[in-house]
Amino acid sequence: MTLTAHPSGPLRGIARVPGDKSISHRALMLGAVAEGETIVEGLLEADDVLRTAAALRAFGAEIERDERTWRVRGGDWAAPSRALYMGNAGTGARLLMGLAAGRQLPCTFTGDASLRGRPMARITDPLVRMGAQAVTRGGQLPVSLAGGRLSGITYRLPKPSAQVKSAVLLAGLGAEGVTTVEEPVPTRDHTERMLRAFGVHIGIEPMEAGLRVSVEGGQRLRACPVTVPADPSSAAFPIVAALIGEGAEVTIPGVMTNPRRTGLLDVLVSMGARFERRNERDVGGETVCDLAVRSSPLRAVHVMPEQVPDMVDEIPILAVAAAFAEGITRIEGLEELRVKESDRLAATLALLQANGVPCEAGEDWLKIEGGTVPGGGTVATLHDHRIAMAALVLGSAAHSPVAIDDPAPIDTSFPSFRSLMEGLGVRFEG
Ligand SMILES: O=C(O)C1=C[C@@H](OP(=O)(O)O)[C@@H](O)[C@H](O)C1
Ligand SMILES: C=C(OP(=O)(O)O)C(=O)O
Repeated sequence: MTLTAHPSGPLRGIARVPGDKSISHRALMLGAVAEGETIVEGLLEADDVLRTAAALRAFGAEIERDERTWRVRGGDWAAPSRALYMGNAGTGARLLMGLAAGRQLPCTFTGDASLRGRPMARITDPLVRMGAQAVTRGGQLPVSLAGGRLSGITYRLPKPSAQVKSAVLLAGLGAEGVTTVEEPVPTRDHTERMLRAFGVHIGIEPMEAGLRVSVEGGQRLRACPVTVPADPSSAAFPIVAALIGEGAEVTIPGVMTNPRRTGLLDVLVSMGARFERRNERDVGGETVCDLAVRSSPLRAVHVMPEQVPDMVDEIPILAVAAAFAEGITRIEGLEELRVKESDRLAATLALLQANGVPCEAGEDWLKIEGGTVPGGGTVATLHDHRIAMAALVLGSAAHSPVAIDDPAPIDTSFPSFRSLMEGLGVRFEG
């Protein structure tokens, strides 16, 4: 079943973007090991997060949805009776491996074809160094953990990854002694912020370059209400659609502005994007604002590797913005894109090429010549929600409509994408 986006506009209105995926996974996981009841408001009800909820229930956590909120209680954790199917969710699988290892419960993780192709040794290697026993299929899922007592280690991240940092810290909660993660390039810090909100003492010190994060094992978590702010990675789609369309005026209320997540906004500003950040405030330990976006003539940009971690999931949609910008954009340091839901570097290149955008890629870089965008292509989504949505945004402003071969992956992170974009004025068919 295909879905096509037609050239549309002008986009107008208020885009209510759903809750942040990273924070939603973490709220369920910490709630599931805390004492008391954690009430979560604004949880992202998308496939990835629902897989995490199901996996936590399989460990014995009680998780229920009522009219407005989700309620999480720890219950008695026990080894699940079946393999845990994590669907498409890298964050869910990897963080839960850390949490489960720290609780010494034997369990097996698996997932869909995309997740089964992604690297998991980056998680099992440090867990094994802590004392866990892990069996993988050549460093990929299925992964079985056999339980076993853990001891704290100091682990220097070989490459920037909030998932690896978080898995090691969550395992560290159940380890003997102190677990330290050194990250030469800072990555999203939602785990650290939320652990503090749940009453855990976390040490964070600057290193010569980057940060050293430590947690002492054996600390108890106390339930804490969580309000999930709007996901900046999802907001990126209506933001770019507004920028590249004509005559657009779109407001996105309550979007999270954690600096480890706003790399795309900073780059778009340097490309000439016109934003207004209104009503900046604090929501549940994270900063948010109402972001007003207007159509803007964009110019090309050069993105350096150290800028990528703060916008790692936004590269496909940045590439779409670059296709409409004046001049040649170069984005470097994209090695990690090769191991996301798809090979996102190859998929982004194919998306642009199918729609007549001159571009080129190397092992870890992408070059895009911006200008008029013909469109008219059909894009293979390859189980990748971000490729699917980026292609449709390109179609909303290209000369001819753009189709995707399969809209189902969009439910991974943003099930309301189509209705939200239609509400702004984008025309879809399919
Ligand atoms: O910690 C998280 O919630 C995430 C970290 C990032 O992955 P890496 O840690 O692999 O960079 C990101 O791509 C993913 O969507 C969510
Ligand atoms: C990479 C992503 O997610 P995950 O790693 O959780 O599958 C993403 O949402 O773009």
